[in-house]
Amino acid sequence: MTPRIQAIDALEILDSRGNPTLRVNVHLDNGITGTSSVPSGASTGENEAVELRDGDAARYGGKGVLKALANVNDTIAPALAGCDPRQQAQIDQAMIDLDGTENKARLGANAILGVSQAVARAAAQSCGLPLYAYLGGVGAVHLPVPMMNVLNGGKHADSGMDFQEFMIFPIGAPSFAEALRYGAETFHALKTILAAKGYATGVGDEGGFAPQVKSNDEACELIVEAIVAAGYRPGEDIAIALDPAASSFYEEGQYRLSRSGQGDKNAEEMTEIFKAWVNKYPIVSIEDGHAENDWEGFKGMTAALGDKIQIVGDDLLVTNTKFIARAIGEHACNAVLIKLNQIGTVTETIAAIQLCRNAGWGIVISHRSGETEDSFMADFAVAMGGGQIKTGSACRSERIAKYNRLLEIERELGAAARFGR
Ligand SMILES: O=C(O)[C@@H](CO)OP(=O)(O)O
Ligand SMILES: [Mg+2]
Repeated sequence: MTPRIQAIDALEILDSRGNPTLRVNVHLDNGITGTSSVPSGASTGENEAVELRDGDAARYGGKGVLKALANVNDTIAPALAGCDPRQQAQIDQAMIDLDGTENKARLGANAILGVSQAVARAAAQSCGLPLYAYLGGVGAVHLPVPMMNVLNGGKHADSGMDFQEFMIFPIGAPSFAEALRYGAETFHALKTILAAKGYATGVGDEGGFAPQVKSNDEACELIVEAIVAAGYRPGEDIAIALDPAASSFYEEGQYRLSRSGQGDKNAEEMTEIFKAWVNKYPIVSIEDGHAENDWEGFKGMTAALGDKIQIVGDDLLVTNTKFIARAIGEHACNAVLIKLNQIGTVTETIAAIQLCRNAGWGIVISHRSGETEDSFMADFAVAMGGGQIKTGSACRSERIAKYNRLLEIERELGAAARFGR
């Protein structure tokens, strides 16, 4: 029997930063309910799909999502009633048409994505399949390599680092479970090292430490020290990945490295810093080393380092095929950061991934700095063929929910599971 959407409702919940976000339930006529929640970023790209907030200062300082909630309940729900939830592409297209704007500003990308993900969940359950198998088919057996953000700076923590994310990347691990263990052990080793040096060991938005280090260089040195202390070989067992999130410190045409006191840099000087770092530290991936509109900076970076390391576009590409196609044509990067809520539907996210895969690019599925306990992205990463996943350090439950879900999937796949980039 064909399952049909009977009702859809939304609930205003809190994310990991204590800000409101949406949870959506899609109820089918076969008694199944698919549920999903929407994350929220802090260092958002200016071309991201619009996250609709109420703007009513009396509630959550304007950050409430009751308008988006009403759009789910009053506009999207009646339009999708009676649809077969397995027709994901048609349903996503119907919501895009219903919204009618270029950037989902009318209904809100938060409203649309919540429904899109909950529809996929309901459909998977109707088919009696785990979400990764429903979305990815029989070939969905690759677990992603985790990028674990152990030092938080930039907009994610009041620390001494201009750069937003310093991640450990267990590229030499034989399985996902082992990669997670390598990462967690290094995280604990780093805590011991920080405490011994008199640094604070409280964590930032993504669960990494947020010490008042003196420089961005010191952050890399601390991580190398932690990798060794945990008993691993830097660069072989565990490498380093960075997300400077350079848009967040780009002002008036300059990269302002003010927290670390390194002064202002231009695009070429930033590339020179990264070149020197790649020679000095086991860095294999740099995301948003330049600002979102600095296409020349990205191109220069890719020309200088693209044959050695992964150059990842996040704010530059915003999971949007329009910007990805341009970046492929102009050799502006060689890998993509994928965030479902940057574009707002499951179908458009899959299209973005396919475009990157055809270009031979690396693919990193990413959380947002404001997250929920929903582990949709973990199943999604396996469905999309593994690649890489970044979803925080080895603490904070909203990050661990994703890692723990991947552990479950790896166990479920058993000997059929594959791991590696
Ligand atoms: O820049 C990023 O890659 C993300 C996730 O780590 O941060 P935010 O969600 O704040 O945009
Ligand atoms: Mg980023």
